[in-house]
Amino acid sequence: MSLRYTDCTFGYRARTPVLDSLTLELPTGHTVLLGPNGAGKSTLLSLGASALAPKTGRVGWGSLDSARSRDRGEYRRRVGWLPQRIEPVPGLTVREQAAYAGWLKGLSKRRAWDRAVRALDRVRLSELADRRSHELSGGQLRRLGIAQALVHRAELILLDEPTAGLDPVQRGVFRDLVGELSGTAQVIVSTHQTEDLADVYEAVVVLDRGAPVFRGAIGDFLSLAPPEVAAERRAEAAYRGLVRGEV
Ligand SMILES: Nc1ncnc2c1ncn2[C@@H]1O[C@H](COP(=O)(O)OP(=O)(O)OP(=O)(O)O)[C@@H](O)[C@H]1O
Repeated sequence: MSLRYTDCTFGYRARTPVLDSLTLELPTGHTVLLGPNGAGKSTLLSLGASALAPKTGRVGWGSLDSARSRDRGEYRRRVGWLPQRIEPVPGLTVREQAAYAGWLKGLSKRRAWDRAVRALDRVRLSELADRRSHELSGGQLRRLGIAQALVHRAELILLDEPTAGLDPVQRGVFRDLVGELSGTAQVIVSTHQTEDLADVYEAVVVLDRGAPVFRGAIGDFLSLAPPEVAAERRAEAAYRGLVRGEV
């Protein structure tokens, strides 16, 4: 199954669409979404999470249509989403907040509580499970957001800048986590960090001004970089070439 946008138009204001008749099928396999500030990555992921609805067109996962009323509940249960901004829920502990996210996705209270433990362990937040979530640092809160996206074991996991603000150790933990999800979920990640892409992702989509300028396998993406560019700079060079229209 894949996430598919069909003839999708969406704008926050009338007459200035962020996405204009976009048709895009995300590649299967873990995919990284790149693009300049304001390109529409968060908007694309919010539509994919069914947090926003397209003005026209459809967003689908398999046979489910995110905006069709009879599909919406099932669609949302299949999707896990880390939004760009995570809000602590006042008064809740870290574990309660993760469990609450699971309960909102349809898990029983008991199951949500149990699964929250595992999700917090995966993002290495177990030690802070009893801390109030509003007391977390920015990077810790982001990791709680990742745990919330994982807690109900979604098939499609959309993560908006999951590594922004994470220290290098935690970025490594995140890389391992995405690897562990292979075979159980498809993960789509938006990021501005181009190092290590080849270690984590199988496919790349580059969005520029609401339109995909590249969609394909990571190897094909890296091969867009000039041959003289060193391995660790190839993703950045390929990206810069694409958004400047040089390749
Ligand atoms: N809530 C909003 N109200 C009005 N306009 C918005 C809102 N959110 C985003 N936009 C506009 O929509 C466009 C796409 O924004 P979006 O956040 O999807 O881009 P992005 O690619 O995720 O950017 P970044 O890399 O900076 O996070 C931008 O022009 C932005 O100004």
